[in-house]
Amino acid sequence: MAASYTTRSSSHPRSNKLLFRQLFEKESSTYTYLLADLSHPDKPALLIDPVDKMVERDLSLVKELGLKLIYAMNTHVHADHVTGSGLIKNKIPGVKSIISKASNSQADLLIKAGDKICFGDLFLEVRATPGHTLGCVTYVTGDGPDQPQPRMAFTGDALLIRGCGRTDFQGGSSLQLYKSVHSQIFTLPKDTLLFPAHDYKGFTVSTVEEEMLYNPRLTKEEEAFKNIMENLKLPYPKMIDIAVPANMVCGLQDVSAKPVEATSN
Ligand SMILES: N[C@@H](CCC(=O)N[C@@H](CSS)C(=O)NCC(=O)O)C(=O)O
Ligand SMILES: [Fe+2]
Repeated sequence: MAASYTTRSSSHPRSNKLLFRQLFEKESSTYTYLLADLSHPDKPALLIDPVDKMVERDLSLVKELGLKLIYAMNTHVHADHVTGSGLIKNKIPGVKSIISKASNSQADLLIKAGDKICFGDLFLEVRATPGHTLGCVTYVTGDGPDQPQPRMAFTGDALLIRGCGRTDFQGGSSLQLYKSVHSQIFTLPKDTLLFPAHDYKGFTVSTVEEEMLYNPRLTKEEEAFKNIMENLKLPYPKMIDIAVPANMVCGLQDVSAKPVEATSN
């Protein structure tokens, strides 16, 4: 387990309390995030980017903490591991899987920019951050007096700490990624906490301010960034041929179930 703490909104008399856990899967260096609203009687919870082989761990934690898991969501179609969202749905009936409509994959809820994913009195706002893949999104905690401060952004592979997702497959585009990060992430308040889907260097969290100052790729001009991304020369992820097709159906899912589009509010 990488980090664990709770945040409490300070500027409002009603104390909405966010439970937050950062969980790690070491083979793919993937972070899974558990969030819940502890101030709500049901303690509704969601998991962002669960990994199939860690589902038992994640669901035990959910049970131990007395949470009611309602969503298993992905930031994008992962290429390096199989998502746990299908397994979770099989184990906990009623849990809904979530992915972006732009990812062209299957899930119970297909979300788009501007949608709000509510859990209790808290919510995540969806920001479209394509470039690593066509359907990448960043989930950002809500803005408002009832919502946790500082804000938290779950960037998937769009922004990694002192790095970013590669752009050489799955509809990737370095120019699109550059625009996504600069317009959708770097415009958030400077103290916004950034939580990526992976880390290969031992980092757990960063901030908008830190990445705007020190990210060795994204602080460059657009053309220099493109040049860096074209010369990464990374080997393809070992699991890509298994992971991508599996993740197109959220890992394991009844594909006959009709997906619905989330509503913006
Ligand atoms: N070696 C790993 C895959 C490593 C990798 O390609 N990571 C991706 C994110 S997972 S799609 C990436 O974008 N990396 C960017 C970077 O700069 O490292 C494996 O074989 O699974
Ligand atoms: Fe990825």
